[in-house]
Amino acid sequence: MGECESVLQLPVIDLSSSDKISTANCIRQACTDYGFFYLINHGIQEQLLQTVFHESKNFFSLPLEHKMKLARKGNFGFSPIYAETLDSSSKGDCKETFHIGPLESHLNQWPSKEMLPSWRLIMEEYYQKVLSVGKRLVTLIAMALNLEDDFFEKIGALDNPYAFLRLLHYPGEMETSDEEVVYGASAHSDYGMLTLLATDAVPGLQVCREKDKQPRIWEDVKHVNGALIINIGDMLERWTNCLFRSTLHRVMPTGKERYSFAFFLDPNENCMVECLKSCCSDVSPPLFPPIRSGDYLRERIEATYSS
Ligand SMILES: O=C(O)CCC(=O)C(=O)O
Ligand SMILES: [Fe+2]
Repeated sequence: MGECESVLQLPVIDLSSSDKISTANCIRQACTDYGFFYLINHGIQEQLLQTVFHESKNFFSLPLEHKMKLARKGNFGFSPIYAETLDSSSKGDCKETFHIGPLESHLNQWPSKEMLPSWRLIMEEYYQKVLSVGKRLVTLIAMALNLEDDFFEKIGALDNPYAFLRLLHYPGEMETSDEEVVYGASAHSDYGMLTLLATDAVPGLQVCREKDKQPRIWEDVKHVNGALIINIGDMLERWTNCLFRSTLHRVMPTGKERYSFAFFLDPNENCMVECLKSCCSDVSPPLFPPIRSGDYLRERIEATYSS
């Protein structure tokens, strides 16, 4: 892999702790230092996580022509290998994905019941559970930013949030080229507010804590049984005037097949994202102009599929 690597010990946040203030403080520290942390005791049963992995494998094992019947429209549905490029300087990522959006949206595409009978029900159950975990985390994040705990609800960020469940499959074997590394997922930061990621035990995920420093130093993020990996997205970085970091990450190929699923909790499309009062002052004025969440996300999503 060429670059210097080590394993990163990320902070662990316990969602079941009754001491909300101390949890919020730990989240603040984690988001300031790393933009990444493990979440334990989140209340999603291990059995449900395993069932989602199982159903995800069932889907990606279908013949390509079946999967292509659900090919991506907008941000919904299936994208084959190399269709997405998270880092525009790379050739395309060696992964296939399936996106499920807000459950009430008629734009969602579902595999047929004949092929995968309980697929939709399982995905809907997971979507609802992970959304409610995400909302609890957002409450703690508001506290971590010295805001009222319902701040993000009050500004409408969490009414019909633009939230997507993304199933990912990295095939074990892939083309290799002497000229260029083919990434599972090339270097990127997530676009939205928060990402809640479930991984299998196959390694590959890495983070780069200093995106502007060259050469980039990549550190491995280990899978922890039962824990979700949480990371901050670019919109929360803007909201917090870069107090919270949206950390660069990627997935390296290891020669082993890998599955994961990410839940992107992004604000309602009409929500205005502008520097929080608790994150700016005369000496640190806002670094970004206000933007409408939907406009920002649309631009970022389009760029992912354009090359
Ligand atoms: O598969 C993973 O572990 C990470 C996926 C990811 O970073 C993404 O989909 O944004
Ligand atoms: Fe990501």
